[in-house]
Amino acid sequence: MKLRELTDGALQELIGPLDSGLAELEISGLTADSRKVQPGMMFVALSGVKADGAQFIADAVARGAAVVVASSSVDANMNVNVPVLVTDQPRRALALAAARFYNAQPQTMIAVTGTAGKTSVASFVRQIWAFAGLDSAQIGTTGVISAKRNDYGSLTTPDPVELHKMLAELAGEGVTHAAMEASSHGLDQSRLDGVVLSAAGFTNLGRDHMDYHPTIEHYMAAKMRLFEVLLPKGAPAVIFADDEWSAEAARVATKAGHDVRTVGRAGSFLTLKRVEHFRHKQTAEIHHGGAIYEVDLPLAGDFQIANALVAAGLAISTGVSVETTMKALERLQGASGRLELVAQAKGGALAYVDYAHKPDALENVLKAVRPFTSGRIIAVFGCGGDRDKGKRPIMGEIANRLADIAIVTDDNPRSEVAATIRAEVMAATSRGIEIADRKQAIRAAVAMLATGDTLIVAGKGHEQGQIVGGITLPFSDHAEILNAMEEFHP
Ligand SMILES: CC(=O)N[C@H]1[C@@H](OP(=O)(O)OP(=O)(O)OC[C@H]2O[C@@H](n3ccc(=O)[nH]c3=O)[C@H](O)[C@@H]2O)O[C@H](CO)[C@@H](O)[C@@H]1O[C@H](C)C(=O)N[C@@H](C)C(=O)N[C@H](CCC(=O)O)C(=O)O
Ligand SMILES: Nc1ncnc2c1ncn2[C@@H]1O[C@H](COP(=O)(O)OP(=O)(O)OP(=O)(O)O)[C@@H](O)[C@H]1O
Ligand SMILES: N[C@H](CCC[C@H](N)C(=O)O)C(=O)O
Ligand SMILES: [Mg+2]
Repeated sequence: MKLRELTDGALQELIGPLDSGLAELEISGLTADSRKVQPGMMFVALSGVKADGAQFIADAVARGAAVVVASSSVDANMNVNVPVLVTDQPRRALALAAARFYNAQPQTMIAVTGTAGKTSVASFVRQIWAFAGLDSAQIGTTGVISAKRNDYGSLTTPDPVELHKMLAELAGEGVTHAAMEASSHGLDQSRLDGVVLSAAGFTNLGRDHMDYHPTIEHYMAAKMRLFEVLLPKGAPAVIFADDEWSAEAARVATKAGHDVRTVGRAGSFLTLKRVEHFRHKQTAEIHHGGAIYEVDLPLAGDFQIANALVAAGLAISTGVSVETTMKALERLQGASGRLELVAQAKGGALAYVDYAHKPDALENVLKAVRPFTSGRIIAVFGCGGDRDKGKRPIMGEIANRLADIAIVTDDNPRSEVAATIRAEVMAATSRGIEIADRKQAIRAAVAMLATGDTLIVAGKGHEQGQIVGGITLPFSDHAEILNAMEEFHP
């Protein structure tokens, strides 16, 4: 592709006009990682958390980069023999260039942000579209899922080059509808600035990633880029109405000129009137446009109603009829590892795997199972290493308060000393039980299960490994629960 075509449109505004010689330059690809540069590529130098891409410009040029895009703080006259294009927003430039280069995406795309519920909402939207007969995909923490794919991914919001390459592939495979998760890192780093969205959603805001965002306001502001910058003016913004931060999200979306559609008890687009909880399902009465729908949602947990409402709002906002959407809700499957019922002991005790690895999520999941737990709630959980340390005592306190038995164990200690992480969690519990080895922690919990009890193994969800040091050891909460069930409740 010629540089002229690559930089046409929004990107032009970021880098300014090209001189005529440059415009005809042939570009073979693009990357922000000098180690991936191939001859003829555009190299975009990004200043990151660990390194400054500007330091690798010479390396990129030595590997054959044809043009460099760098921030205005980089000296444009630096001593390299290829053109250097300067912009204040190199990350956005990378995203816009990647969108141009790969040049295709599913026609209808939505993005959802919020501290909890993104993976669930993206999964539900995909399922509703599929139920309506549309070829759909979801992109996020659990990877890329479509009728033809189930590819494990590493980031919730992939980096722009990977993202647009994949979107073009999906479009080529016939996918017309795709739902993606917009993480705060992804939004802050402009990873999805090149995606054209038809609608966007917000679930809630709670404590998370306080190692990355200096304050909760900074965290919220990163999330609000979805409405302020990415969603085209006038498009539907579906906002969960019953969160502490709902009003702020609605204010930002209204100010940005969107068609704000609130869902929840306080919602006006989809209004939740009544919920009855059963063991494996819940019945919700939902009002829309004067009509009343009685929906049997085949999932446990109050929070899944919130996620289902946001997903329904997004599906309706992208053209699925209300009737079809309500029918689809009755067929929803939970996203892998999100309050997923893994086993039931002979005596009736239930064992769930859940992805709660942050305070609000842990609080929600423990509260969600209380209504159908006649016995004890047993929680097995830990906190990840190299992540926000502040959440450790908070999660300890929550488990201490809401579980009858709290077992504190390891969850991806990464480069940290695992015993120190556990000690920081344990310090906030008066009756926590510390069992370092996650397999033994799960065995101990399953061995305790009696009639009426509910076990929640939280933190890993769909994950297939335990990261210790730089090594990922194979580990599955599912498999360990099933093994222990066989051993103690055959
Ligand atoms: C903190 C963070 O978000 N980092 C992400 C960020 O890296 P960075 O720009 O800070 O990279 P850096 O290492 O400082 O390097 C700066 C630049 O120099 C370049 N470089 C570096 C070395 C070299 O030899 N040559 C070279 O060109 C790098 O490619 C980079 O462009 O941009 C990279 C490309 O998009 C991401 O892969 C990387 O994710 C790291 C691996 C990560 O762990 N991210 C997590 C925290 C994350 O993003 N999580 C969110 C939220 C999860 C949730 O939902 O809870 C997610 O969306 O997954
Ligand atoms: N709407 C919600 N409100 C509160 N807690 C929720 C909600 N939805 C999910 N949770 C909790 O958060 C966990 C993660 O859910 P999910 O994967 O859908 O969210 P996410 O936003 O994608 O999270 P992550 O950022 O970690 O990928 C669930 O296992 C559950 O414990
Ligand atoms: N996307 C999140 C997932 C955390 C999952 C939990 N198991 C942990 O390792 O803390 C992160 O990387 O911070
Ligand atoms: Mg997710």
